[in-house]
Amino acid sequence: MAYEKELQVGIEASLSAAKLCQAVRGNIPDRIEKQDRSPVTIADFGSQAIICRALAEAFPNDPVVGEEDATALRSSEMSEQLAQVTEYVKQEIPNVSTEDVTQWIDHGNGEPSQRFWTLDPIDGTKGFLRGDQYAIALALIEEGEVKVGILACPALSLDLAPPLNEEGLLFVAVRGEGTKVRSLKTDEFTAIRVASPDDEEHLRFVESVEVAHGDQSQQSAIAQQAGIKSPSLRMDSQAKYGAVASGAAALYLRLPSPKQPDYRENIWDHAAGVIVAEEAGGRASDMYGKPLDFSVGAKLFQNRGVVVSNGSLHEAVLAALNK
Ligand SMILES: Nc1ncnc2c1ncn2[C@@H]1O[C@H](COP(=O)(O)OS(=O)(=O)O)[C@@H](OP(=O)(O)O)[C@H]1O
Ligand SMILES: [Mg+2]
Repeated sequence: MAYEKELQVGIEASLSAAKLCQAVRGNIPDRIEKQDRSPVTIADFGSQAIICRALAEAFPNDPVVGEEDATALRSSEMSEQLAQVTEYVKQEIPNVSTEDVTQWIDHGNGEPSQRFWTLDPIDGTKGFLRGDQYAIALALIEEGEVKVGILACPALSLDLAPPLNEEGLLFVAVRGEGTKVRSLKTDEFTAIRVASPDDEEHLRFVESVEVAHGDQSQQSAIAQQAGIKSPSLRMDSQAKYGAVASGAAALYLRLPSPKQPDYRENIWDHAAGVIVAEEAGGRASDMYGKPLDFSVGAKLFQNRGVVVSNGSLHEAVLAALNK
């Protein structure tokens, strides 16, 4: 098995971050607004601190390109939030100081390089705040290719045998070695595959809950043209990739919103999910059929929109988009 140490460290840190998120979520925190007006919570900061600390210890030479930075947390107006983040991190790592926490968070402000990690400490923060889906998404990228993906979805369950039908799943994929899933509560993994072409029951598509993150009317039209008759399943975060990888849905569409036609996707919003779907037999591309290019920085500058499918549906979707 390749990337054994990366997997072990990444899984352990993601499980610990998931515990922190679940603890914070029992007591829904304040929404803090970032400069771009998107929300962040103390759980986003805590999750990034825990995962970056583990990566810094195990792989000191690997940069981490993460979503959050600690600049705002260090300001005097946010001292109360910093104290709260530190208290939650202490439940996972005893004896930490506020300085440790801000330093670990800032370890996640690295630059993409030949080998690096990308981290979304809470993907779908809006879903997290609403009490819906969210994910902790960690991926290792080498030479522009995603090699390892670890995707924790603490609020997701699948229509599979117990315990996978209970809330809290962890998807793991290594390039060339398939995708597997386990419950957050037990450590037994099960291999998963995308929906087969003749699986009528799961011939449906997933899309974002947030209308600003895609073009929902175009997404419905394209899905219909590709032969999907049922309405979409709306789901926050990269949990959507888990749905496609496990065969719960056959397609994930994310077409640029007409309000932000030039939006470029962040690598941390897709890297872990893409390998989870691909290694389960699926296919991911942009809306023109171009593979997602993780070699050009912190955003997918060379791509527009995202299409993820069970593979067999892909050409029909691209043909509909091409029209
Ligand atoms: N305009 C636009 N278009 C596409 N994507 C955008 C846009 N604006 C924001 N974002 C990113 O969307 C991430 C949330 O993913 P989802 O849309 O799948 O989930 S959700 O329905 O919004 O909860 C969200 O990630 P998080 O900030 O980690 O939640 C953003 O990075
Ligand atoms: Mg995100």
